[in-house]
Amino acid sequence: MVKVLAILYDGGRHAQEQPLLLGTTENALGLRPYCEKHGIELVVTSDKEGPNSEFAKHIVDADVLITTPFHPGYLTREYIEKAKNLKVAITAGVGSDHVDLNAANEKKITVAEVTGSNVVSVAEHVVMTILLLVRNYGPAHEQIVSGGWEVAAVAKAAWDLEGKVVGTLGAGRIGYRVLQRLKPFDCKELLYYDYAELPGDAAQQVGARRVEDLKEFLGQCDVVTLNCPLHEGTKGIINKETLSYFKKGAWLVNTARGALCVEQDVADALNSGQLAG
Ligand SMILES: NC(=O)c1ccc[n+]([C@@H]2O[C@H](COP(=O)([O-])OP(=O)(O)OC[C@H]3O[C@@H](n4cnc5c(N)ncnc54)[C@H](O)[C@@H]3O)[C@@H](O)[C@H]2O)c1
Repeated sequence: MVKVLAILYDGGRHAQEQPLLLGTTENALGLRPYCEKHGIELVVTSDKEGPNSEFAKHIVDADVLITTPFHPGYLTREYIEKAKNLKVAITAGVGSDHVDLNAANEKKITVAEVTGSNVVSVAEHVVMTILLLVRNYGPAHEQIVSGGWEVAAVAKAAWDLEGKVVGTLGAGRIGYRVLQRLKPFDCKELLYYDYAELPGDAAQQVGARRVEDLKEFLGQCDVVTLNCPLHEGTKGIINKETLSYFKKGAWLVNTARGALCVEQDVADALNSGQLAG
């Protein structure tokens, strides 16, 4: 019997209230009826940390692992060595940095993800976050909630996105959708840095210009949004050195993966004013 192990997050009452929360242990990606019908053993758990976890217990004889980037079961080399039957590791989402890809490759384990599955959500979230930062929304909201009305304190750091240069590091499915959504804001320029050129007239359609050198790219942007995968070549790509290439007072939006940034270096840049937000 084929065994599928799904590491998902607990949704509690929210999963009942919203059956579309498919990534929860309760709703199990809608797989239960399918597995029952086809005689597939399905183990669903959120317990994923440590040697006594359900993940550690079941990975040893699972044929398929499914997990999400929101609550990832880290498929380390050690686990891959133990997972004698594992053939496929599926990411129920986009971004498989929770898998040791080199180890999976050596063992001929297929790593697959649901390409394009939540790209609109992320692109909208990126645009929302850019606006929150550039317009200084957070401090303004906090002031109002706490009963304040000191307009100047907020207005001194609130700007228009119009006339700003916005660049995406990574112009794939998400990065391109961000550019599409930013087009009507009349930014001064939309830039992208990606080792692949956008196909056909895609760049022209959104009015974006490619910058091939990272230093030059970062130095031209008022806002940098990170939309590339986390891998050996991008881990810590935003660090003390690359932050020094940014325009002083630029904004950085990272909805892709935390480890693209060296956390302390970003904190230092925020404290020094090199980054405005
Ligand atoms: N926060 C979330 O909920 C969420 C959801 C989906 C995806 N993501 C993250 O966003 C990433 C991008 O998703 P996508 O669907 O746009 O993927 P995609 O594969 O369509 O696009 C990624 C782009 O990044 C480029 N790229 C890769 N390495 C690069 C490098 N070193 N320098 C410059 N460009 C590089 C690729 O050429 C590609 O164009 C995912 O890998 C994932 O980590 C986050």
